[in-house]
Amino acid sequence: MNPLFEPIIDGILTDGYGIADAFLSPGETTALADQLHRRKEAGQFRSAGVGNQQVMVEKAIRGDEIVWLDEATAAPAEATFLQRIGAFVEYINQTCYLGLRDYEFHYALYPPGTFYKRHLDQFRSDSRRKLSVICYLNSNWQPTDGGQLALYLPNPGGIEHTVTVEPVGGRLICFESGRLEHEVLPATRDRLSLTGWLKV
Ligand SMILES: O=C(O)CCC(=O)C(=O)O
Ligand SMILES: [Fe+2]
Repeated sequence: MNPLFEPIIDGILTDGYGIADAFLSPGETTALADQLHRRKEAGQFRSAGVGNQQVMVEKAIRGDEIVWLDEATAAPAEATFLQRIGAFVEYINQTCYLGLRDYEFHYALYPPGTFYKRHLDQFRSDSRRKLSVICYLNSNWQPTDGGQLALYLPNPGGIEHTVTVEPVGGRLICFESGRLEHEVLPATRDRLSLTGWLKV
Protein backbone atom coordinates (compact mmCIF):
# COMPACT_ATOMS: atom_id res chain seq x y z
CA MET A 1 0.00 0.00 0.00
CA ASN A 2 1.29 3.42 -0.94
CA PRO A 3 0.40 5.97 1.81
CA LEU A 4 0.35 8.90 -0.64
CA PHE A 5 -1.60 7.33 -3.50
CA GLU A 6 -3.93 4.88 -1.74
CA PRO A 7 -6.16 7.50 0.02
CA ILE A 8 -6.70 9.26 -3.33
CA ILE A 9 -7.92 6.05 -4.99
CA ASP A 10 -9.99 5.23 -1.92
CA GLY A 11 -11.69 8.63 -2.12
CA ILE A 12 -12.52 8.19 -5.81
CA LEU A 13 -14.05 4.78 -5.17
CA THR A 14 -16.07 5.75 -2.10
CA ASP A 15 -16.91 9.47 -2.63
CA GLY A 16 -16.36 10.06 -6.36
CA TYR A 17 -13.27 12.19 -5.75
CA GLY A 18 -9.95 11.76 -3.97
CA ILE A 19 -7.80 14.37 -2.21
CA ALA A 20 -4.20 14.34 -1.00
CA ASP A 21 -3.33 17.46 0.98
CA ALA A 22 0.44 16.94 0.80
CA PHE A 23 0.90 15.52 -2.68
CA LEU A 24 3.60 18.20 -3.02
CA SER A 25 5.79 19.41 -0.17
CA PRO A 26 5.77 23.17 0.58
CA GLY A 27 9.21 23.42 -1.11
CA GLU A 28 8.02 21.61 -4.23
CA THR A 29 4.88 23.76 -4.35
CA THR A 30 6.90 26.98 -4.16
CA ALA A 31 9.38 25.76 -6.79
CA LEU A 32 6.53 25.00 -9.20
CA ALA A 33 4.81 28.33 -8.49
CA ASP A 34 8.15 30.10 -9.17
CA GLN A 35 8.49 28.16 -12.41
CA LEU A 36 4.94 29.14 -13.39
CA HIS A 37 5.81 32.80 -12.84
CA ARG A 38 8.99 32.42 -14.89
CA ARG A 39 6.98 30.99 -17.79
CA LYS A 40 4.44 33.79 -17.39
CA GLU A 41 7.19 36.42 -17.56
CA ALA A 42 8.64 34.65 -20.62
CA GLY A 43 5.28 35.15 -22.38
CA GLN A 44 4.48 31.44 -22.64
CA PHE A 45 0.89 31.57 -21.31
CA ARG A 46 -2.08 31.57 -23.72
CA SER A 47 -5.80 31.99 -23.07
CA ALA A 48 -7.32 28.55 -22.69
CA GLY A 49 -9.81 27.40 -25.29
CA VAL A 50 -13.06 25.49 -25.10
CA GLY A 51 -14.31 22.58 -27.21
CA ASN A 52 -12.68 19.66 -28.89
CA GLN A 53 -9.74 21.34 -30.56
CA GLN A 54 -9.52 24.06 -27.87
CA VAL A 55 -9.54 26.63 -30.66
CA MET A 56 -12.34 28.86 -29.41
CA VAL A 57 -11.45 31.26 -26.63
CA GLU A 58 -14.65 31.98 -24.74
CA LYS A 59 -14.14 34.20 -21.71
CA ALA A 60 -17.79 33.70 -20.68
CA ILE A 61 -16.97 30.02 -20.10
CA ARG A 62 -13.37 30.05 -18.87
CA GLY A 63 -10.87 32.82 -18.18
CA ASP A 64 -7.68 30.97 -17.34
CA GLU A 65 -4.36 31.08 -19.16
CA ILE A 66 -2.39 27.89 -19.67
CA VAL A 67 1.00 26.44 -20.68
CA TRP A 68 1.33 22.73 -21.47
CA LEU A 69 4.19 20.86 -19.79
CA ASP A 70 6.59 19.10 -22.08
CA GLU A 71 8.76 16.34 -20.62
CA ALA A 72 11.62 17.26 -22.95
CA THR A 73 11.82 20.90 -21.79
CA ALA A 74 10.75 20.41 -18.17
CA ALA A 75 12.60 22.34 -15.45
CA PRO A 76 13.80 20.19 -12.50
CA ALA A 77 10.71 20.96 -10.36
CA GLU A 78 8.46 20.06 -13.29
CA ALA A 79 10.34 16.83 -14.00
CA THR A 80 9.95 15.83 -10.33
CA PHE A 81 6.21 16.53 -10.53
CA LEU A 82 5.81 14.50 -13.74
CA GLN A 83 7.79 11.61 -12.21
CA ARG A 84 5.45 11.53 -9.21
CA ILE A 85 2.45 11.54 -11.55
CA GLY A 86 4.09 8.68 -13.49
CA ALA A 87 4.43 6.69 -10.26
CA PHE A 88 0.77 7.46 -9.42
CA VAL A 89 -0.30 6.20 -12.87
CA GLU A 90 1.72 3.02 -12.38
CA TYR A 91 0.14 2.48 -8.95
CA ILE A 92 -3.39 3.01 -10.33
CA ASN A 93 -2.71 0.50 -13.11
CA GLN A 94 -1.46 -2.07 -10.60
CA THR A 95 -4.37 -1.66 -8.20
CA CYS A 96 -7.35 -0.66 -10.39
CA TYR A 97 -6.52 -2.15 -13.80
CA LEU A 98 -7.58 1.02 -15.61
CA GLY A 99 -5.01 0.51 -18.37
CA LEU A 100 -3.76 4.11 -18.27
CA ARG A 101 -1.09 4.71 -20.87
CA ASP A 102 -0.54 8.43 -21.07
CA TYR A 103 -0.91 11.73 -19.23
CA GLU A 104 -0.86 15.41 -20.11
CA PHE A 105 -0.55 18.44 -17.83
CA HIS A 106 -0.73 22.19 -18.13
CA TYR A 107 -0.17 25.08 -15.75
CA ALA A 108 -3.27 27.17 -15.25
CA LEU A 109 -3.35 30.77 -14.10
CA TYR A 110 -6.74 32.28 -13.25
CA PRO A 111 -6.39 36.07 -12.90
CA PRO A 112 -8.69 37.75 -10.31
CA GLY A 113 -12.36 37.58 -11.31
CA THR A 114 -11.93 34.75 -13.82
CA PHE A 115 -13.64 31.37 -13.57
CA TYR A 116 -14.41 28.15 -15.42
CA LYS A 117 -18.15 27.51 -15.67
CA ARG A 118 -19.64 24.12 -14.85
CA HIS A 119 -18.36 21.48 -17.27
CA LEU A 120 -17.27 17.90 -17.82
CA ASP A 121 -13.62 17.27 -18.82
CA GLN A 122 -14.31 14.46 -21.23
CA PHE A 123 -15.11 15.71 -24.71
CA ARG A 124 -17.18 13.51 -26.97
CA SER A 125 -14.19 12.95 -29.23
CA ASP A 126 -11.65 12.58 -26.43
CA SER A 127 -12.93 9.73 -24.33
CA ARG A 128 -9.28 8.83 -23.63
CA ARG A 129 -9.35 11.14 -20.60
CA LYS A 130 -10.20 8.84 -17.69
CA LEU A 131 -9.07 10.74 -14.62
CA SER A 132 -8.78 14.49 -14.07
CA VAL A 133 -6.02 15.65 -11.73
CA ILE A 134 -5.54 19.13 -10.32
CA CYS A 135 -2.63 20.15 -8.12
CA TYR A 136 -2.77 23.60 -6.53
CA LEU A 137 0.26 25.90 -6.23
CA ASN A 138 -1.13 28.72 -4.08
CA SER A 139 0.66 29.81 -0.94
CA ASN A 140 -1.35 30.91 2.08
CA TRP A 141 -4.76 30.58 0.36
CA GLN A 142 -7.66 31.87 2.51
CA PRO A 143 -11.37 30.95 2.16
CA THR A 144 -12.07 34.66 1.58
CA ASP A 145 -9.82 34.53 -1.54
CA GLY A 146 -12.58 32.52 -3.32
CA GLY A 147 -11.50 30.33 -6.22
CA GLN A 148 -13.00 27.14 -4.83
CA LEU A 149 -13.47 24.12 -7.04
CA ALA A 150 -17.15 23.11 -6.89
CA LEU A 151 -17.84 19.44 -7.52
CA TYR A 152 -21.36 18.37 -8.47
CA LEU A 153 -21.74 14.82 -7.23
CA PRO A 154 -24.42 12.89 -9.09
CA ASN A 155 -27.02 11.22 -6.93
CA PRO A 156 -29.23 9.03 -9.11
CA GLY A 157 -32.84 9.56 -8.11
CA GLY A 158 -31.91 12.12 -5.48
CA ILE A 159 -30.73 15.67 -5.08
CA GLU A 160 -27.29 16.46 -6.47
CA HIS A 161 -24.68 17.02 -3.79
CA THR A 162 -22.20 19.93 -4.11
CA VAL A 163 -18.76 19.86 -2.50
CA THR A 164 -16.34 22.80 -2.58
CA VAL A 165 -12.58 22.36 -2.39
CA GLU A 166 -10.16 25.16 -1.47
CA PRO A 167 -7.22 25.47 -3.91
CA VAL A 168 -4.64 25.13 -1.15
CA GLY A 169 -1.00 24.75 -2.21
CA GLY A 170 0.32 21.16 -2.33
CA ARG A 171 -3.19 19.67 -2.49
CA LEU A 172 -4.10 17.25 -5.27
CA ILE A 173 -7.63 16.36 -6.28
CA CYS A 174 -8.56 13.57 -8.67
CA PHE A 175 -11.88 12.39 -10.13
CA GLU A 176 -13.34 10.57 -13.11
CA SER A 177 -13.24 12.90 -16.14
CA GLY A 178 -16.39 11.52 -17.74
CA ARG A 179 -18.50 11.49 -14.62
CA LEU A 180 -18.07 14.51 -12.43
CA GLU A 181 -19.22 17.98 -13.51
CA HIS A 182 -17.31 20.77 -11.80
CA GLU A 183 -16.70 24.50 -11.79
CA VAL A 184 -13.97 26.96 -10.81
CA LEU A 185 -15.40 29.89 -8.84
CA PRO A 186 -13.89 33.38 -9.24
CA ALA A 187 -11.06 34.39 -6.92
CA THR A 188 -9.84 37.75 -5.69
CA ARG A 189 -6.16 36.94 -6.38
CA ASP A 190 -4.19 34.96 -8.96
CA ARG A 191 -5.07 31.27 -8.67
CA LEU A 192 -2.29 28.84 -9.69
CA SER A 193 -2.46 25.15 -10.51
CA LEU A 194 -1.23 22.24 -12.56
CA THR A 195 -4.13 20.48 -14.27
CA GLY A 196 -3.95 17.26 -16.21
CA TRP A 197 -5.54 14.09 -17.40
CA LEU A 198 -4.59 10.45 -17.05
CA LYS A 199 -5.51 8.76 -20.33
CA VAL A 200 -5.95 5.30 -21.78
O1 LIG B 1 -8.52 24.33 -11.33
C1 LIG B 1 -9.47 23.64 -10.99
O2 LIG B 1 -9.83 23.53 -9.80
C2 LIG B 1 -10.26 22.90 -12.07
C3 LIG B 1 -9.79 23.17 -13.47
C4 LIG B 1 -10.66 22.51 -14.51
O3 LIG B 1 -11.78 22.15 -14.26
C5 LIG B 1 -10.14 22.26 -15.87
O4 LIG B 1 -9.09 22.82 -16.24
O5 LIG B 1 -10.78 21.51 -16.62
FE1 LIG C 1 -12.37 20.69 -15.65
